[in-house]
Amino acid sequence: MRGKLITLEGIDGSGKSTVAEKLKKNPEIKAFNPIFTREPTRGTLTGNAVEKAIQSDTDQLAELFLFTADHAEHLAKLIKPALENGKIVISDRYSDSRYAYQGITLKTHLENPLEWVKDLHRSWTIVPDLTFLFDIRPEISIERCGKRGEQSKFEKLEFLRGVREIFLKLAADDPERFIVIDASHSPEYVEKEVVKKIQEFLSRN
Ligand SMILES: Nc1ncnc2c1ncn2[C@@H]1O[C@H](COP(=O)(O)OP(=O)(O)OP(=O)(O)O)[C@@H](O)[C@H]1O
Ligand SMILES: Cc1cn([C@H]2C[C@H](O)[C@@H](COP(=O)(O)O)O2)c(=O)[nH]c1=O
Repeated sequence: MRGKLITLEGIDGSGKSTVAEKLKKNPEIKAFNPIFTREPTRGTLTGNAVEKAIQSDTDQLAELFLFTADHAEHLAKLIKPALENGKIVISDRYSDSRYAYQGITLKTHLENPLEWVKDLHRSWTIVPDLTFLFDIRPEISIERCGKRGEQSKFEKLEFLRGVREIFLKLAADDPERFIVIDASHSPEYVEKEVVKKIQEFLSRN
């Protein structure tokens, strides 16, 4: 039986990685023996290229192709084999981040970047079975990222406003797949919500 792909999405600082780490230790989630992964991937040729690109003044179109190449490698080497083996895969960021972030960064290059990036993926990507959108106001995101000490070029208020808007549109357009979580709550509250929804989803499918 094919496995299930669950993804965590949201703007910088929305708490995805914090909850992902909690899920890894959560006994109710460990019982499903899931594989945890992320995009951009880490420690791979494509993931390393992405990491360098986002830390420099890379052309936005080049950056999109690097993120997309990393996605292709992620699918081929981890996601597809895991799903074919019936595994549950939980990814901290995935294609919806590309639609939301590059849907904004490519506004200078393309007329309708969101649709163009979605079309670029349509014929070969794997659509997640369930996606959690960690939704917070960009002001909170910036505040949290500030406390975290690192500042990526994407962590800018107006930019994140646009990214959040696309995430919410993606969720509104696909209510069967998306669960929007109010990520302004405590990490414990968010973890509990996510665990409950994953259990409900896996018991139905
Ligand atoms: N629910 C929360 N309430 C308050 N602070 C939080 C919460 N979740 C995470 N944080 C803090 O906010 C910062 C960002 O959290 P985290 O790295 O989990 O976010 P993220 O969504 O993975 O961000 P990015 O996508 O930029 O990696 C961290 O310093 C973390 O400790
Ligand atoms: C997958 C993906 C990510 N991004 C952006 C989002 C973040 O600002 C950075 C790095 O992600 P991390 O979770 O902080 O490690 O990259 C993007 O622009 N496009 C994508 O496809």
